[in-house]
Amino acid sequence: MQHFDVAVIGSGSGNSLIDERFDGLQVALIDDNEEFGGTCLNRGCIPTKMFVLPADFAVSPRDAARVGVDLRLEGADWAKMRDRIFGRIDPISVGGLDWRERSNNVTVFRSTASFIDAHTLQVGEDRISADQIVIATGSRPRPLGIDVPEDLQDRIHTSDDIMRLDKQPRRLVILGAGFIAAEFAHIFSALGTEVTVINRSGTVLRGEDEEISRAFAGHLSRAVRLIFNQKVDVVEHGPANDLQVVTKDRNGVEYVYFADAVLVATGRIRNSEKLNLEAAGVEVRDEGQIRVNGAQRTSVEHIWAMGDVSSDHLLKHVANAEMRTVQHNLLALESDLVETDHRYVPHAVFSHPQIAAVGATEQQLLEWGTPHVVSRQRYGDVAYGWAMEDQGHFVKLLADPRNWRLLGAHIMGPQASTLIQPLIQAMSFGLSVPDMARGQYWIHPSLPEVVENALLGLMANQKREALDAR
Ligand SMILES: Cc1cc2nc3c(=O)[nH]c(=O)nc-3n(C[C@H](O)[C@H](O)[C@H](O)COP(=O)(O)OP(=O)(O)OC[C@H]3O[C@@H](n4cnc5c(N)ncnc54)[C@H](O)[C@@H]3O)c2cc1C
Ligand SMILES: NC(=O)c1ccc[n+]([C@@H]2O[C@H](COP(=O)([O-])OP(=O)(O)OC[C@H]3O[C@@H](n4cnc5c(N)ncnc54)[C@H](O)[C@@H]3O)[C@@H](O)[C@H]2O)c1
Repeated sequence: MQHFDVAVIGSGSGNSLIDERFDGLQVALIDDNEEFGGTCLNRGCIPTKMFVLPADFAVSPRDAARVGVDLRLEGADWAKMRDRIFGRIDPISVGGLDWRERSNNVTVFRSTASFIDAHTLQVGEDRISADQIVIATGSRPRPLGIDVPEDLQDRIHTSDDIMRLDKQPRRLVILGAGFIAAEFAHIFSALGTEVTVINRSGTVLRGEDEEISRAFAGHLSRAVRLIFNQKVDVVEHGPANDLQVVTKDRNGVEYVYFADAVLVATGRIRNSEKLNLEAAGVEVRDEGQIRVNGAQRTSVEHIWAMGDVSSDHLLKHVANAEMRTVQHNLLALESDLVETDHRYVPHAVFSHPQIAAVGATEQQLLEWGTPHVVSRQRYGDVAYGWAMEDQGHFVKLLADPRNWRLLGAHIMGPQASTLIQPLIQAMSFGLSVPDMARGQYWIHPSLPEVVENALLGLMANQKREALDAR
């Protein structure tokens, strides 16, 4: 049996972990996916955002018309976009694997790993052991969960395969209204597909501040048919060699939608069940989430976990931060362990419009009884937003008036994912609202002035509330 200093299961963030600091160690890197390099590179963040770019171009005639420019969308070449995107991504995956396979100290195994005991793994036909083991097995799309006729199954997709379709569907039904649904709804509708988004609940992007989620639903419903409070019951043959998606509402009333393809975007399942974790004594929380402490250590001292399989956040920047913690801790003395900082985890949804947020929502602050002041600043009310004739986009900030620390920031509109960054920085480094607003120049006339004005609005609103209270 081959013995290693470290065994890493998962080639996404797990692959990034093995840097030159591990050169003196024998490392096993195990991944069972056809594509090497994990979700973000092959079927997640990177290809989706590479499709969002042409989708953003495709919707720009609408904005251009408002300011007197007659842009025309002549069409979008799906096959060309797909080939450009994967023509750039696939060589990185193949090259990354090749580089690892030629490495002196890393042995790559391309099979499923499962524990025999706390130090031993079955990896396909091989059995290996390791002093320390890292679990970075990620997550996968939740399947549809209802039976579909065999000959229709190739028209039911998830984010794993929809970006590689031969042909752009003319009509697409998207099930779910989370991040993945919001991004693909934008991609496909912008490129000319008729999109219907069907959601079980009555909200889109349920984790967002309710004002953002409601406003986003309004924008989305202009681009797609947005259906709430219906559950898919049957997917069967339609009348025109197409699909017939039958749903039911809460009263049992049936509805029928016709489509050429279905995208199932109803959440993700953590990849932990094949690992036989009981054999190692690794504890799992609900829904397969591996339990870790701040140092990313599992319930077993020499076994660490990171990324989607253990994290509360299914986000690549979080997986990367946790990876850096594990990278350090694998090589550190017990007294020098570090912990991942999960205090201010931001996210962005690259739909149309973009959404970005960090910290608490107003609903959470109300639930927790946290004193707070709110400010809302429309893009259209600062110089650049006014020049854009912007409509419907805004920044919402929440701060604690006792110490002027930001508690939450929520942005919906152009460049939201960029505009949020100084607010993340302020929260992370404890910069107060007055210092941030007035302790620096804000370039005029630029879009970040919407953030400046939202910060000033917090203080103005607090003064107003104090006066009203007198
Ligand atoms: C469509 C989509 C878009 C996304 N967009 C964004 C975005 O814009 N920004 C963002 O921050 N995040 C985004 N994410 C989330 C991000 O991709 C994930 O959070 C991140 O990739 C998780 O990395 P990981 O290292 O935990 O797992 P992964 O990268 O999934 O790697 C896990 C690997 O382990 C393998 N594996 C699993 N079980 C075993 C086993 N038993 N034995 C051997 N190998 C195994 C898997 O096959 C996989 O290759 C997106 C996700 C999706 C699906
Ligand atoms: N830009 C980004 O950072 C980005 C992009 C894509 C994905 N991600 C990550 O991937 C994760 C998974 O994304 P997701 O969109 O699949 O999940 P999600 O949890 O964001 O949303 C799932 C949606 O499916 C609905 N749903 C659940 N079960 C259903 C059912 N049976 N029928 C109909 N609807 C149902 C839910 O109400 C919800 O609207 C995200 O939480 C996010 O962390 C991030």
